[in-house]
Amino acid sequence: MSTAGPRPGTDGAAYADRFAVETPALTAARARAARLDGPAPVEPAVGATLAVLAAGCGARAVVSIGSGGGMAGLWLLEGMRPDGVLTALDGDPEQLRAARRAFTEAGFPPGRTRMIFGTPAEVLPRLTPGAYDMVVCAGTPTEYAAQLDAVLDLVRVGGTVACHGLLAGNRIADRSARDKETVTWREVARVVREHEDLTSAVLPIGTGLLVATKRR
Ligand SMILES: C[S@@+](CC[C@H](N)C(=O)[O-])C[C@H]1O[C@@H](n2cnc3c(N)ncnc32)[C@H](O)[C@@H]1O
Repeated sequence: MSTAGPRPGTDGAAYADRFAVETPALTAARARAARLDGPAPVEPAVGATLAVLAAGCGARAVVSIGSGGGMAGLWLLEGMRPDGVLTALDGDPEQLRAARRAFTEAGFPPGRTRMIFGTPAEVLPRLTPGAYDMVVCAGTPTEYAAQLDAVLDLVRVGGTVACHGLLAGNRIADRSARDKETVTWREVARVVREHEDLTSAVLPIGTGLLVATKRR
């Protein structure tokens, strides 16, 4: 029996990314994100999963923390109800501008998006607890872990929280990895898994998606 790994492009993760066909607006946003040279946007399989989750809970109100150039936001808007509003926040004005452009170019009217400049610590206290169907966190967890309680409070019962990137570099499962980001990911995952009001799972797609639905 061969011990070689799968041929490039033939493994399940690559298929999951290919399965999630990106629209021209998503392709353009991905190219812009690459030019901005910021943290990587959601992979196609992760974006498609966000859209499925948004559609599954009939999302009308969603928060995208760390909007970046709007890739996650575009997928979320595809899954949300046609009257839904996406609140996108980012601490980098250039990223926020790129996200706004992505939403406009994709044809979403201005009323479907609310762009907020700021950090989670600054912005989350201004949002109404329990008013959101979904909250999606992107980027390094050290930027929002301190606000994890506020993140979880934003979601209504039956709503979902999703955190992108916990499997990046495969460090979370490596007990010898003790860098700050990995340790923070472990803590975020532990809090979510042990939360008595949440049902949670880790999806090994893209760089990983931690998902949790609020049961009560
Ligand atoms: C991985 S990128 C987001 C990618 C985006 N979700 C997408 O799929 O296009 C992470 C984003 O978080 C933002 N960010 C990082 N730290 C932040 C902070 N403390 N406050 C606000 N935004 C922050 C960065 O500017 C960056 O745009």
